[in-house]
Amino acid sequence: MSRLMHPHLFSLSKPQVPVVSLLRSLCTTHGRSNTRVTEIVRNHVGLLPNRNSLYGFRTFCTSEDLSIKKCVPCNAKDLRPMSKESANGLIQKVEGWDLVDEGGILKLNRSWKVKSFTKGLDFFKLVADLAEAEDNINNMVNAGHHPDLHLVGWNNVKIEIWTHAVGGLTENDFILAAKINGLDLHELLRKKVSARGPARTT
Ligand SMILES: C[C@H](O)[C@H](O)[C@H]1CNC2=NC(N)=NC(=O)C2=N1
Repeated sequence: MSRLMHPHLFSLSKPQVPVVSLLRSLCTTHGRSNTRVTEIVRNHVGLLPNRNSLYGFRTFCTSEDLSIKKCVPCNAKDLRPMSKESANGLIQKVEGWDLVDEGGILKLNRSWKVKSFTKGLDFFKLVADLAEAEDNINNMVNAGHHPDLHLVGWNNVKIEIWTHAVGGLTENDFILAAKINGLDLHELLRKKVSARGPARTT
């Protein structure tokens, strides 16, 4: 199993082994489903045990880079919120984002200080374009995956991401966070104030 799980075998950019035959060998050993892989998939993507979903394997087997993945429709019937353990694993992949628990609902949060109120709105437009572009993997349904956008005190931006349809986090949320991290924001954000030494008193 470990040989099959070698990362380069799962690289979709340079497949060494046709993915379908790889998945088949992972999923059935002498006709029995491979519960270990199903267990990993269920934990990792929040799918119910009986769903032998390609989505799950696609999510599990494709690149570690969340920013090149596609969201699945939030109204997928067996999508459910991921566990806190899974969320704690994925949060490592989205630098700068915090995992928060708001009354039992896990969410992703990140804040920025923008140069001006209108730069904040420009930021929102960039994020809106990302959110609207999210389709499911075969582009049949434009599901879209949308963040909650806050602009307060004229230049303080906070973005919250969670999957409303399931009342918690799914991999969609981490994909959107990773894509937001990929935006070029240097024209919009206030320069970080360098850490000054202790203020001198005269
Ligand atoms: C049909 C479509 O998938 C739903 O309306 C989408 C739209 N965008 C969404 N965005 C978020 N964050 N959560 C959702 O549940 C959601 N649902």
